[in-house]
This record gives sequence, C-alpha cells and structure tokens, in this order.
Amino acid sequence: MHIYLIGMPGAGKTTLGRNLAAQLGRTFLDLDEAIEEAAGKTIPQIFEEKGEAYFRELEAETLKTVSFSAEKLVVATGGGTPCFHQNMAFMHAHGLTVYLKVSPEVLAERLLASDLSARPLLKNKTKPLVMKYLRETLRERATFYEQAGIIFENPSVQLTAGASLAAFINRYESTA
Ligand SMILES: Nc1ncnc2c1ncn2[C@@H]1O[C@H](COP(=O)(O)OP(=O)(O)O)[C@@H](O)[C@H]1O
Ligand SMILES: O=C(O)C1=C[C@@H](OP(=O)(O)O)[C@@H](O)[C@H](O)C1
Ligand SMILES: [Mg+2]
Repeated sequence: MHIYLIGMPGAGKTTLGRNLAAQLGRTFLDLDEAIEEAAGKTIPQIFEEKGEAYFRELEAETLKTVSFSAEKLVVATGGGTPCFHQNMAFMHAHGLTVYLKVSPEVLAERLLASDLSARPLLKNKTKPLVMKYLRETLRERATFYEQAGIIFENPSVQLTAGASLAAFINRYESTA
C-alpha cells in the first residue's frame, strides 16, 4: 500500500512528502516529476503545448504506472490529481490518501513567495487573483480532498511531530 499526499498547490505535498518518506524509510516519488520524465517536457511546457486535458490524461496514466511499483512509496500528487479520471478511487484502491489541509490565506502566502512560473494555473496572476483562484478552486476540490483516509490540518513542515506521526502510522497500519 502506498501513501498518497493530496491537497492544494502550496500545501506542502512535495516538501513534506520527502521528509515523511525519509522518516518511514520509504522511497519518495513526486508525480509531477514522473510526468515530466515520461513526457520529456516540463509541466509548464505540457500545459502550454498540449493543454490541461492532455496533462490530466498523462497524470492519470502516470499515477497508475508509478502505483504498480512493488516498493511501498510515498507519492506527492499534484493539486488536481484527485479530481480527474477517477484518480481518487484508484488511490483508495492502492493505498492510503492523506489530505494536507491548509487555508487559502496560508497557501497564497507561500506560493507568492515561491516561483509561480513552475505552476501554470497560477503564473502571471496578481496577489488578489491568486487568492481568488485558491478560494474558488478549493471550494470545487474540497469534496474530493475530504474523502481522504487521513486529514492533516496545517501540518508542520516536517510532518513528524511525535503524536501526529504516530497517529498517522497507526491508522495506516490498521488499514493496510
Ligand atoms: N508546512 C509548511 N510550512 C511552511 N512552508 C511550507 C510548508 N510546506 C511547504 N512549504 C513551502 O511552501 C511552498 C510550496 O510547497 P510544496 O511542497 O511545493 O507544495 P505542493 O507540492 O503541495 O504544491 C514551498 O516553498 C515550501 O517550502
Ligand atoms: O492544482 C493543479 O491542478 C496542479 C498542481 C501542480 O502540482 P502542485 O500541487 O504540486 O503545485 C501540477 O500538478 C499542475 O501544475 C496542476
Ligand atoms: Mg508539488
């Protein structure tokens, strides 16, 4: 059973995923990186040259490919992964989903301090538009995210604070 981290852009799926994998002695896999490798293009290039619908197909396909790994992985998905092509049901069938739940205000703060050009759905947006996008998108996606096996509210950057991690593993073991 794999562990799939889900949540909005800026929630910390990639950053926390690396830490969590190291803590659990698992291999970490970033789905966006796997998509880039498969396509031989960056995420912004895929969006620009082929559009979002093509990206979503590639994303669903790559999610399946990486999930066939015999090794137990910690997978950082992309923000939209749970919301397309029945990916949430697929992840439930192949592992434990963990929602990193972070408010649009905190997401905006982090994202505006980072390089937005790597995130095609956010790039070229001013602060008020980033806020608007995050609020509206979260409203649309929440029904998918909230189906997660575990919901972590405002996870610390290490995701290792004793009680949280213990609860995480216990719950995981009992569902594995
Ligand atoms: N818990 C956290 N506290 C503070 N900053 C964080 C936290 N998690 C992630 N960040 C920062 O927020 C930005 C986005 O994190 P990232 O891991 O790329 O998110 P995601 O993969 O969910 O889009 C990065 O600059 C990262 O350093
Ligand atoms: O929210 C989204 O639809 C997306 C989020 C990105 O991943 P992060 O959540 O890691 O930014 C990436 O998959 C792509 O740009 C689309
Ligand atoms: Mg990421």
